Amino acid sequence: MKNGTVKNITKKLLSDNWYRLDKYFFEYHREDGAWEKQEREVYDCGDAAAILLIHKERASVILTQQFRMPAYQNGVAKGMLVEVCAGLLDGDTPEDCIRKEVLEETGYKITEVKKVFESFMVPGTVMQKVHFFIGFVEDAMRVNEGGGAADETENIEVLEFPFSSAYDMIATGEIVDGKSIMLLQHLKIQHLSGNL
Ligand SMILES: Nc1nc2c(ncn2[C@@H]2O[C@H](COP(=O)(O)OP(=O)(O)O[C@H]3O[C@H](CO)[C@@H](O)[C@H](O)[C@@H]3O)[C@@H](O)[C@H]2O)c(=O)[nH]1
Ligand SMILES: [Mg+2]
Repeated sequence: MKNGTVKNITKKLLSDNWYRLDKYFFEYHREDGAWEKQEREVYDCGDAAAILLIHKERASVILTQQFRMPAYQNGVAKGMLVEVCAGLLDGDTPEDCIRKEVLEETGYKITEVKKVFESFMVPGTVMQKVHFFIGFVEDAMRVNEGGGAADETENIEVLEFPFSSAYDMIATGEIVDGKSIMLLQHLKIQHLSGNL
């Protein structure tokens, strides 16, 4: 294992508009003992939570679809991404955040959520750590249409797919969002090993 020690860290603000972008300057302790000057741009958009909503009775998953400008700029037709429900913590605990996001985006009122793992999705550039959950829903828990917070112009569509269709959509490229692929593969492993 390499050492990884750094010293003399300073930063310069590059952008502080919606999120925050800083350029960090530091010295990295190399294996040969020398201190190497390095610079890295780091995007701080806050930590987040994501959840795979599972309708056990119907063997289906509840997903969302919304326009994502970064994906549109990188070749996704119409920029519409199919994703698990997710949102930024905005000062809440990951558990409280994800319950709120589920209600806001999908219209399900959920209380029990199970943390399954945490992940840095873009560790070379983006500070964000994502807390991953699964949760079970039933029809009676649907209290409104969802769609996202009106003041956030989210325009979220709520979708439901059988497990097998959702897995196929990873192979066909219809699901290309990393957090969604991770959670669906988690479900597949749990399902195949009889742990659902
Ligand atoms: N006005 C404005 N709105 C923005 C901007 N950037 C993002 N937003 C909006 O801010 C809202 C944030 O919604 P959340 O539900 O809280 O977050 P999210 O975008 O679904 O998820 C975040 O975390 C996920 C998990 O890692 C990420 O996958 C996702 O990219 C994002 O960072 C969204 O409506 C989004 O469109 C911006 O520059 N300007
Ligand atoms: Mg969201």
